[in-house]
Amino acid sequence: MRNVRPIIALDFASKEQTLEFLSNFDESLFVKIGMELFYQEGPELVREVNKRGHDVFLDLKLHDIPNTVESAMRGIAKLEVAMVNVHAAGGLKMMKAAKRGLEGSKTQLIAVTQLTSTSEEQMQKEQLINATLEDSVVHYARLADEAGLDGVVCSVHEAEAIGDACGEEFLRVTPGIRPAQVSVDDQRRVATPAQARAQGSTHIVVGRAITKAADPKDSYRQIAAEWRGE
Ligand SMILES: O=c1ccn([C@@H]2O[C@H](COP(=O)(O)O)[C@@H](O)[C@H]2O)c(=O)[nH]1
Repeated sequence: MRNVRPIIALDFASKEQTLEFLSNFDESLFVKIGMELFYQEGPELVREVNKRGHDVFLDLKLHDIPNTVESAMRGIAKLEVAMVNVHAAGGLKMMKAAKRGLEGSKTQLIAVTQLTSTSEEQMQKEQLINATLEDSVVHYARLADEAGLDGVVCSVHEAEAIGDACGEEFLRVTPGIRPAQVSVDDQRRVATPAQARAQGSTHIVVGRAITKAADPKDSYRQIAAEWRGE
């Protein structure tokens, strides 16, 4: 099911910057709190953002032995965030353990397949994976599905193939979103909001194109409209 609100990546260094950014908006947002902000401000900021009426995707990309991930997820469950993630490379047992840790909570659990900053050449050389990037991503998506997860993080370019493999209900959360005129930076597998819509993403994640825009609210509005097909 497509979520009409782009997820804004709150990649800020402090609580003050984050709350100042959020004060530009008067509606309820879907935001992502990742490592940069969480390691500075911790769970307290997650509670604060939640309290202000925003939905939170806690992007901590857990990747450890199953027992550690299960215990960490038990703690995360108490934060009542909308979504959290692990790395699919942690394996089937780890993903099942993560799901057990979230038992009793409404938090959706998704798995990172291949980071959108990874190219096929890099994956083959550095991870020694002898497959196409799409095959590797679809393989991880099937594994996440088998573990009972709600979906995956992937690029727009693999979203359709994942829908075919795991079903349309399976979430395809896609970062690497760049409006046509915005620079690609460190991302490799990028796409516009319109391409994401056409290729079956269920959620888009947008950071710098909004947070570093001269007018973040206007940029958010334009990206959201393109994503909704308006
Ligand atoms: O594969 C992945 C997984 C996570 N991310 C995160 O999404 C945002 C993207 O920010 P931009 O500024 O729009 O590039 C960022 O927080 C990443 O940590 C990703 O890009 N790719």
